[in-house]
Amino acid sequence: MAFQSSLTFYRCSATCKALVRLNFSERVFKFSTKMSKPSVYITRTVNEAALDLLRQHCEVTSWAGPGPVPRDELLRNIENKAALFCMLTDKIDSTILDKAGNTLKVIATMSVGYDHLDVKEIIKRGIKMAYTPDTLTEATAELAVALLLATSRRLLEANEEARTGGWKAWSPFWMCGPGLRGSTVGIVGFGRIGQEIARKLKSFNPKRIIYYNRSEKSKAAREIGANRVDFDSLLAESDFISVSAALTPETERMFGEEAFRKMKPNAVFVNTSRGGLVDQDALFRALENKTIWGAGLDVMTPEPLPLDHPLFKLKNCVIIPHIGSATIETRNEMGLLCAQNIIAALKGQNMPSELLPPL
Ligand SMILES: O=C(O)[C@H](O)CO
Repeated sequence: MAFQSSLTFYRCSATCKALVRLNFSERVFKFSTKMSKPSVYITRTVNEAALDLLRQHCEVTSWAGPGPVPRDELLRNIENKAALFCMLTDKIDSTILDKAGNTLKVIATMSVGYDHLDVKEIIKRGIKMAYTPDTLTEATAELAVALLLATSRRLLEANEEARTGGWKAWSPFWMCGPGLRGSTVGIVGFGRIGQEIARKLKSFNPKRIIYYNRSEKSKAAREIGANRVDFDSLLAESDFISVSAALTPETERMFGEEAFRKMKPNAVFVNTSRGGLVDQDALFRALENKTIWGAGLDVMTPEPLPLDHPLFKLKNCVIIPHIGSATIETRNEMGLLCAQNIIAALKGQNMPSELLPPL
């Protein structure tokens, strides 16, 4: 909670982007003229391929775990580093940046989400940023579909019944849930991941796919056969709502009491983006009072969700531990891309996936 509330959001202006480029040009590491390699700190144990690549160009030190790097450990290790390879569990704010000083040239996060980075402070200091979009689109969309089905078809509840003797005999209306065929699917956040979720869900033959997004995505929408609607219409008309929008000041807690009240009583709500988009107390009440049918959450606030959290008590809430991108191939690609971004930045080259926050 404390982490979430202290997030800093920033919208980068064109002037600002120009500033980053300008500041950064003074920071490019001179590989050729320095004797020693630039140093990189990695906040977790990552894949060998990423490590090998980094070691060819840099001095690498890393946190070996268990779990995320403790804040004091990160503060101790960030000093004099040229690059930081971090995760979504690492809050990179002005305290860390102050400690890093002006040796730090690039921060590469092994994630597509970047709400853990204080982008305003990072840009102000002329430090480059990189992230790992695209690599995780398929895996995250796949997981969103799996979570939607696990929720609507009650897979976890059914498995529990089978294991604990609740399964007495096949019964005509036991363990039933809503099906996708003929339904209306609503996607909130129609970027790369949202579009891929829509593509995958299309194969289940919904009647309609609608989306809510800041901007029109006409090309993808046409190809998928999806229609853009306003937020209230999406809430009122969808049988399934899948959330894949980034956490920003505009989207924070967009799913509150009012939003859940506008949904259909049979609505299945699935969130694979960030927990901060949802008012969890309101979601709890909506699920307990059957204002909506069920929810599947891959992300929540805080993470991990405390074991005594009321959402864990509900049968109509499926909770999984932020595993959207967790396929072996995807995580390996994400690690490698982080390493490639860092090396490119330190050489003063274009990074394969530079993070330039939208206007
Ligand atoms: O932001 C990301 O990359 C995802 O949440 C990780 O699965």
